[in-house]
Amino acid sequence: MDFQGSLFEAPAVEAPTFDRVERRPLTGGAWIDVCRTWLPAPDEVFTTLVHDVPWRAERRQMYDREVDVPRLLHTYAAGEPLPHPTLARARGALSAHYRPELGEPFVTAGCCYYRDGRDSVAWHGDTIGRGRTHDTMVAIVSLGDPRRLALRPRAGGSSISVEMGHGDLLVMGGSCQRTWEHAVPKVAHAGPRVSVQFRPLNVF
Ligand SMILES: O=C(O)CCC(=O)C(=O)O
Ligand SMILES: [Fe+2]
Repeated sequence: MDFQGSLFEAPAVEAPTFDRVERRPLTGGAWIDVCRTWLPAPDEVFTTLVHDVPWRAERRQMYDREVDVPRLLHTYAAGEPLPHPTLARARGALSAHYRPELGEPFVTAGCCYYRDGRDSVAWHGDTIGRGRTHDTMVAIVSLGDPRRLALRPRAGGSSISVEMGHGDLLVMGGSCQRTWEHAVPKVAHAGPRVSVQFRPLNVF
């Protein structure tokens, strides 16, 4: 065995770890976990996602007219291969780490591409499916330019916000989807940002 050589061989894809994760409890049984610079090799993942994801623009009915959804989207369903091996590793690491609390793996990967500061997502909870009635988790990995994720309690009260930087992880857990709402507000100036949201089955 070439022991000497193996000492200097980096693993093909680094596994993300959770020793730096910080939990912030919110009201009503909601919480968020944040870990800065969590994803290994984020530059490469970002470039791959921008180029290789089959991004699509969506239009949505808004009262009496159809409007553009202000961001590009693509969702990888359960069992579909992800566009970069680091994302598959990340999903596996998240599933293993949160399994005792979540009781199931993360299986889908929703991707959003915010082209500039005009792209955004309005206040909402991920309440289609089980998030409406049950505690669950949504794990977001942010890539590219930093953007603010704002959170506010549905019952009223002040909002909080977390700056999501390149490679950062933010996990919304507990009752967060049904007792709180989140948004990525428009800003005057921002470069491209991609967010990947890992969700368990039946959470949208
Ligand atoms: O871009 C983000 O970080 C959040 C996206 C989001 O909330 C969603 O797609 O449901
Ligand atoms: Fe969301």
